Amino acid sequence: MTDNGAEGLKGLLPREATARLQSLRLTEGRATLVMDATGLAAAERDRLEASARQALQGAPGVAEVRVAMMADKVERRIIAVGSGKGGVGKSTLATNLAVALARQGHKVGLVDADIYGPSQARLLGTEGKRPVAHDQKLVPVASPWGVPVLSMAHLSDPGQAIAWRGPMASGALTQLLEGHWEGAEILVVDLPPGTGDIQLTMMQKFKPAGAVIVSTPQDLALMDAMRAAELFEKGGTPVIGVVENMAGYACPHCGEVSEPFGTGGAEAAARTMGMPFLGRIPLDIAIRRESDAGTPPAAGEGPQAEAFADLARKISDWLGGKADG
Ligand SMILES: Nc1ncnc2c1ncn2[C@@H]1O[C@H](COP(=O)(O)OP(=O)(O)OP(=O)(O)O)[C@@H](O)[C@H]1O
Repeated sequence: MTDNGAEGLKGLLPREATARLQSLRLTEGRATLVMDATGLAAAERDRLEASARQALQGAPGVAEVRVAMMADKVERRIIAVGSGKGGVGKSTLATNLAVALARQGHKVGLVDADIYGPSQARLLGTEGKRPVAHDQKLVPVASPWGVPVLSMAHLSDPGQAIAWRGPMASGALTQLLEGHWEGAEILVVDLPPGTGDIQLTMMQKFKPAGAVIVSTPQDLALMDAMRAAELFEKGGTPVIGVVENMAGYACPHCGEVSEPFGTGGAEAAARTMGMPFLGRIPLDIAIRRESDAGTPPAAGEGPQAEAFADLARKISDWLGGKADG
């Protein structure tokens, strides 16, 4: 994509700019960059443009830098919810974030990209429903919470193990993401845990606006979470911040709060990596019970719903209010 004179300049660009670089040319002292800004909020786009400009300004042979930021016409933003390891509550968080955003007036859809262990059909109370196809694209399944959803769980039999190789799983992900999402301004994507093929396809092909990283407070989970955050940044997906799930346990009998895994770890780890800390969701039996029953706590009242609402407000602010349309 680059001509010879520009090849050396490419190495000067920050990683997040290289990940979105479409072309870079150097002609008569003028460096012209074209970058893919699909899905980025205005502030992120400006930041990326400035960092690329700054990297090339004053470089040997460069008298002038021109940067063009191109974006797809569709103003649908993808929020990827990821985690370094399994079982930290990533799916629970994705469901409740989507429901809380919808409650705040956003048009939200949910894609369960956890192809091998889909759980969104259960979490949104849509088990047993089958999506229809229209124009060879899947039509999302309506849920009682105002959040349509597509999950492999809607396409396979309950409990059936899915053992696909990477490319097939990436193909399935593409089908879910390229469904009829016309009505959705925000697509929350529940990723599988870790840093594999699905995450890479997601970043390269669908260019999420940002990623939310979920971690529990244990040191090991945090280390994995930081690795996941690094992968997103390298792939050109800005990390919106880190959520600490299962933080502090409130005894349902006496109300005393204990901290089985310590306290403040995720916040400190996020700060070390220069990432925002988005808040804590307590370890709460009501969250598990309601989630298992397909009634997301974010759709109810009380402190659990408020914790998810607070997170949704932060995500909405981060998107720059643009999702309000
Ligand atoms: N804050 C919480 N309080 C109580 N239980 C929770 C909380 N968050 C998640 N859980 C429970 O923990 C279990 C694992 O949660 P979940 O399936 O969301 O994790 P995950 O990270 O998506 O896992 P997977 O690796 O399977 O994708 C579920 O039974 C869920 O109900």
